[in-house]
Amino acid sequence: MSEETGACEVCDIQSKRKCSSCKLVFYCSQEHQQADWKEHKSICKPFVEDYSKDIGRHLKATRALKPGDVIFSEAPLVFGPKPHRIEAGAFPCVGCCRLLEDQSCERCPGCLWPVCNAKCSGLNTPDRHGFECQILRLRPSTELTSFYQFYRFDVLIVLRAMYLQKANPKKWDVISKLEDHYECRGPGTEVYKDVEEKFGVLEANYLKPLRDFERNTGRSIVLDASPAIVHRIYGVLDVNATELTEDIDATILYATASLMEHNCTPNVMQLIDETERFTVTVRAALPIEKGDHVSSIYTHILWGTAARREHLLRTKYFGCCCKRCADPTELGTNLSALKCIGGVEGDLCGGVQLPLRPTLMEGAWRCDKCSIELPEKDVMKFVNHLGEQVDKVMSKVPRLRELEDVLGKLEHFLHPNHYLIYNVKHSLVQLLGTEENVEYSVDDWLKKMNLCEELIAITKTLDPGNARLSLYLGVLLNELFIAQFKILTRTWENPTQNLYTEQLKGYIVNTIEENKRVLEYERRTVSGNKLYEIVVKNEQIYSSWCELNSQ
Ligand SMILES: C[S@@+](CC[C@H](N)C(=O)[O-])C[C@H]1O[C@@H](n2cnc3c(N)ncnc32)[C@H](O)[C@@H]1O
Repeated sequence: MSEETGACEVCDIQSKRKCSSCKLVFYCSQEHQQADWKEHKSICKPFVEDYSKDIGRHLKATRALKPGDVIFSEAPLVFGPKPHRIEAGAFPCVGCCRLLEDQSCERCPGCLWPVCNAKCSGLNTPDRHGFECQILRLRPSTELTSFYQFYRFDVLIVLRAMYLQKANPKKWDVISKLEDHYECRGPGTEVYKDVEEKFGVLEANYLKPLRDFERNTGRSIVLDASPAIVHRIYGVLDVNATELTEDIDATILYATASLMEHNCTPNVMQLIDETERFTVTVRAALPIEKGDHVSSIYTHILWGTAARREHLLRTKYFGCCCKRCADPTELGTNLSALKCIGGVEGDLCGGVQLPLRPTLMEGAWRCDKCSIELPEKDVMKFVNHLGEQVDKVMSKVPRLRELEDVLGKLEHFLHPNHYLIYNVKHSLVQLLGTEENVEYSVDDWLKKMNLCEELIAITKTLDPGNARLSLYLGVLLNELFIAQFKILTRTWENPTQNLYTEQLKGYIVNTIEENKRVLEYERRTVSGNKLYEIVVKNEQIYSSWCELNSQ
């Protein structure tokens, strides 16, 4: 029974007995708990933890959930700089993990590590920088050779996890039960070598001085700082943690969210609230039936099957066999399809090349028209080569012409819905209509509108519940609005062109309304809120135009 007490839901008597499922409400007795069940069941935890041989622990819905329903909300177990080495560029503040660029930034008054400002709230919080600061100070004085060699941000999160051994054994116990896949990360693997190197950095700079300190003062600070525990912590983080990437460069480990299984069409959305100590709220994105598994996605939803599966195998150590992975067309989108270059006497057959058995990774690809087969490894080599060309163009802020050029090349070989093409088109559509000193015709705006609609259809098929792509979709809907509104303002005064004015107005209202719905939860993030404000401003511009131009 927990140490906490609270008022019984029925009679207000203080009690330590909690609902064992949601652990949110108290009852003085079993009778009162039973009496309240009719009322409580609609808000009680809607899932249980289950186990299967194939996927290990996972979460299963205990009642039907509709999109938007909260499934759970929880604070991080561990929060800190990512466990990956930074060798150049931006680096995290050790207090809040906000990305910093300037190496001459302010320093933590305790240990002199870089911070966003000396009053950053994370500096004194024990499970953020507060505890590790005392250990970082123990480092023997060494010359600062290179900034990134001296400040190894990738080892801090291990100190933060170790802190829980004594400070919060309950949390440490949860971490101890999480999957680390050591069987795939042992001696002889690249990842093992990498962790050994990190352990060397920890040992020489912090763990040895810490042991000396413990010996000299007679205090015990960290219970177990062995190489085995360091391997285990990195394994648990790599397999289970969530990463923030935008302007905060952090890794976050959650207890319950770690148990959600992977599915390439996830049925939940996760929202991490930066203003609420990175609490995650998990909501149903799709209708979930009683008994369904609760699933999130561990990889990039906009990558093709081979790329997603390879990423999952390399980083999470399992082969995904979900419905999308097993379907060569990826739910009918053809997101990985190539144009077939087979044909008779120079005429292309017009078919598409698709993997015969996408979950085998070594099978052949075959044309759906002429049946020519290609070996998987040749297809992968070729697509990776095209991917590198796309990355090169996208790595700087690309101009419209550069995007059109690379798109022209891709379109020779890939299906128009291929994920590399989607990626280029998503950037291109945002630039169409923005060039200065260019007079855009109604046809140009129609082209932009069609492109938006094409990308919107793919986005909705891959992520029908907006679990991951709400910002992508929000951007597309906003570009669609721009194109629709331009067409309206250009055509409404022209009697030969304004036949569809009322229909167009209906489309515009739908686009705005849909975008507000899509961004409903994303509004709580910085970029989501920025986009939402643009949508609201566009709605006002549209309304003003309608008022001015009403007959
Ligand atoms: C974040 S953990 C999920 C919790 C884990 N099942 C456990 O027992 O602790 C991720 C691991 O769960 C397993 N897993 C999750 N989704 C899976 C899936 N769709 N197919 C196979 N294994 C999966 C894999 O072992 C993966 O590395």
